[in-house]
Amino acid sequence: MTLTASDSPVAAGSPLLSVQGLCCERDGRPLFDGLSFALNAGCAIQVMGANGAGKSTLIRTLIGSVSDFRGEIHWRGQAFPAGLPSMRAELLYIGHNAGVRRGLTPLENLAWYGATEKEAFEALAAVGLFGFEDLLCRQLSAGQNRRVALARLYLPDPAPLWVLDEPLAALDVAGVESLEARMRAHLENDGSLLLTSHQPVNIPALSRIDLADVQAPCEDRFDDAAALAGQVRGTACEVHHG
Ligand SMILES: Nc1ncnc2c1ncn2[C@@H]1O[C@H](COP(=O)(O)OP(=O)(O)OP(=O)(O)O)[C@@H](O)[C@H]1O
Repeated sequence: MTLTASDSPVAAGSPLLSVQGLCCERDGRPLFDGLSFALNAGCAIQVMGANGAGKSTLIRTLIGSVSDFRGEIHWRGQAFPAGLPSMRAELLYIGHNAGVRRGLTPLENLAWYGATEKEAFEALAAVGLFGFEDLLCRQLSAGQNRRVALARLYLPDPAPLWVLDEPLAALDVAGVESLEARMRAHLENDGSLLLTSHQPVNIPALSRIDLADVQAPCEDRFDDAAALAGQVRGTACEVHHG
């Protein structure tokens, strides 16, 4: 489904993040091309695709960690790279490798992100790690380390934009449900969410981008407006630029 500005409840304002005609290559191999979408406050997009399709590359491009791309990325209407610092000031990013320092404890990891001890204890309790606060992370399981990373979502004053690369990976059923509830609450508070996941995510009005829809070579499709149609599926409030 292609959305227009008039479909969007927040169409009057400019989107937080907008992407137009984005193309990324790795080692000369195009991953995706002509990708366009916009993410508004209170909205969520799931990026889908097979292993190696380029989901993490897209995420890392959008947060400014990959700079060799073609196309345009805007944060609050300001084009990259000028818009990057203000975007990062409003960003909470948890990458594929989760950013957990295995030689530190969960408490120390959260302190590194600026949490007070009280805040860290509460966030760790919220992700089911009560009693594990002082163990080294290298002594924790994969799922527990994922929970340490996700505890950042429970610290006070969360950033407006959450970018989460495979946040459900390694979580058990209860952990997935708890995280989904946290993400829904974030959206209800007008936060925004961009995530990758190989599994379904229980978020109402979640829009989806499938990188399988945008895999042609950059040279052939970069300026082809027709290639921009039909990339974003769902009913959330992002605006499609076609
Ligand atoms: N730093 C890099 N240098 C060269 N090639 C890279 C680099 N990072 C990723 N790639 C390649 O880009 C392609 C896309 O990788 P990416 O990690 O974005 O895929 P993905 O869709 O996130 O995959 P997965 O579902 O397996 O996590 C892969 O073929 C990978 O080998």
